Amino acid sequence: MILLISIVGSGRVGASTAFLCVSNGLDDVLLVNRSKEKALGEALDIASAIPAHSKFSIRGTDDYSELVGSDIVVITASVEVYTKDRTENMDLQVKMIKDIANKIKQYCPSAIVLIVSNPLDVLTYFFQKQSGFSRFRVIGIASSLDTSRFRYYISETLSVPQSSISNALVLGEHGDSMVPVFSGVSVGGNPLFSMIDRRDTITENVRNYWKTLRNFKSRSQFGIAKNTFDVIDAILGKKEIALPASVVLEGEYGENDVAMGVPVKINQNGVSEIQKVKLDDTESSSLKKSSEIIRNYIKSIHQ
Ligand SMILES: NC(=O)c1ccc[n+]([C@@H]2O[C@H](COP(=O)([O-])OP(=O)(O)OC[C@H]3O[C@@H](n4cnc5c(N)ncnc54)[C@H](O)[C@@H]3O)[C@@H](O)[C@H]2O)c1
Repeated sequence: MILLISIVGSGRVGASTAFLCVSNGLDDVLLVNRSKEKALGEALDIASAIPAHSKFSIRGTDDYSELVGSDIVVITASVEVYTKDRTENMDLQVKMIKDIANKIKQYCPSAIVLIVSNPLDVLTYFFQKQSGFSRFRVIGIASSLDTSRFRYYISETLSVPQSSISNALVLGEHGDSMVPVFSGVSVGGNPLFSMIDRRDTITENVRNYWKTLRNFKSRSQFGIAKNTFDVIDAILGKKEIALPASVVLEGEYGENDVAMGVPVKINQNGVSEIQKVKLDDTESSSLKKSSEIIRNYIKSIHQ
């Protein structure tokens, strides 16, 4: 059976995600973009990465009705590039996500939806509310990227390979209040806390990773594309994957009416479990602050 992965927004992140899907021989890919030429161009470029053994194809369009039959929809659309903060174009992005939610509800109401666009948690929340989809089928992908960055900085700080690091996790907002969870991390079997004095520098580095990157290139694309691809691959391949992702919460971690990064398991049906991890007092109070920040953004939107 041929499945359909649709990617709404074929800019840097959308095209990079499509490239990974196609070059790894996953199912059919549809790129939907505001400007048709961009979708057609990226699809044509990526088409030459289809492996000879693959039976799948890629195409581009600006017509949302082609979403019909999508099994997964990934949203990487963005009205404008932010420069100072991920919430910069929040009103416009919320308007955009509501519009996209209406179209996905109309054309592929059974799809699992992966939200990648920023501000990530706010858009995950509004997509779920607007579509009325089960909260377990609307998944914001970002905390796993932040976790990759956390692992990177631990590895750089201690000059150890990433393979020696276990249980690194970043929770909360995909933004300035994100919470790297140090208390559970071990390196080579030893607690991270026995190897570092302070968490501040690593925390700041993880939070500011995107700003550091922008000193050298316009914005990130490959890390998020790989993290998104891994989730698509797990869903379509009926494999379970455990990672932190943004989900609308109904009591988990003591939170309601907010979406934020929490540890989840994902399978072919979407989120199968929201996992409870142990946090120390500092981490718990930082996570509470982070959820409050996201909730205030949500409340600030003129609906
Ligand atoms: N979740 C994460 O960790 C993470 C990481 C990197 C980037 N991002 C976010 O991903 C989004 C995409 O980033 P990018 O660098 O690829 O941006 P980009 O500007 O390169 O691409 C965005 C594309 O969306 C298209 N678009 C705009 N409105 C649309 C609509 N209504 N329907 C269809 N297409 C539409 C634009 O034409 C453009 O081609 C941004 O919101 C960015 O902040 C998230």
